[in-house]
Amino acid sequence: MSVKTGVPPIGGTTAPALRVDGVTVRYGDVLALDRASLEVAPGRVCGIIGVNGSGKSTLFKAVMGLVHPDAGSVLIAGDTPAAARRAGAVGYVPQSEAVDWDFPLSVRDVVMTGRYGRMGFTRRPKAADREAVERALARVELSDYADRQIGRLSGGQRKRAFVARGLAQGATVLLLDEPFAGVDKRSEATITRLLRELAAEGRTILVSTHDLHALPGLADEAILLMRRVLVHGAPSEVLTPEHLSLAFGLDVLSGGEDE
Ligand SMILES: Nc1ncnc2c1ncn2[C@@H]1O[C@H](COP(=O)(O)OP(=O)(O)OP(=O)(O)O)[C@@H](O)[C@H]1O
Repeated sequence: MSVKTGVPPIGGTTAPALRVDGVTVRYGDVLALDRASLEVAPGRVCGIIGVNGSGKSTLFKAVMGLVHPDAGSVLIAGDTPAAARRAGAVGYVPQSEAVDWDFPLSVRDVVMTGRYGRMGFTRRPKAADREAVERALARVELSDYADRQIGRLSGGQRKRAFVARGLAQGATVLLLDEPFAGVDKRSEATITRLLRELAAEGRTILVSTHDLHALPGLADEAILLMRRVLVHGAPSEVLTPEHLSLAFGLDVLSGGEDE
């Protein structure tokens, strides 16, 4: 089956946008994911929470096809991660620390990298590539910053630039790793609004976050990960004191602790 590059209809009755079935990933002796299973439907924002080392990044890597599960399977709109990646169906917004912000690329250049998969080895953009990039920049309200070196953006603008890269790529599933870390409240609100709009169009958004307070305003559903999926449900069902003390070992919602 080929990957559809269009955005699936909201509430479609076809395959889930993302299906992770019994995925186990080991790095040598370390068990990073232990039979993790989840499904997320098109048009949903799903928050992934869990302590450091609970397997959030590994889950994203498995969805992107960057790690191969020792057991289990991942399907993106019914396709394997490798096929989905070739079609640009999965967009990734990395943690800030994972990016070299001094690299001499403009915001537009970064968004254009989302089109590389379609360009062939010469990487010479065609009119359709340029149009897709300008549309994506406008969508995240960064058109006025397109010529700026990527490191000269604020934390929130940098995140939006990478969301634009995913949009230029035609991604129907977007994975965001800690998008609110180092981002001020106003930018957080802008990103939240943008993600809600993209979900309303039928995209599927997975957000790993330590920001439990922001979760109910952002996500339709939440997953508590501890190598396996401990709970998956509405944020109010997941963010209970019992679940949080099980996962984090302390009362993270009431005391303003550092999680
Ligand atoms: N390349 C690797 N080699 C060996 N162990 C790894 C590797 N990557 C991750 N791990 C280990 O696998 C486990 C899960 O790591 P992972 O990065 O998926 O967790 P995480 O929930 O994303 O953590 P954080 O919130 O700190 O980003 C951890 O114990 C980690 O030390």
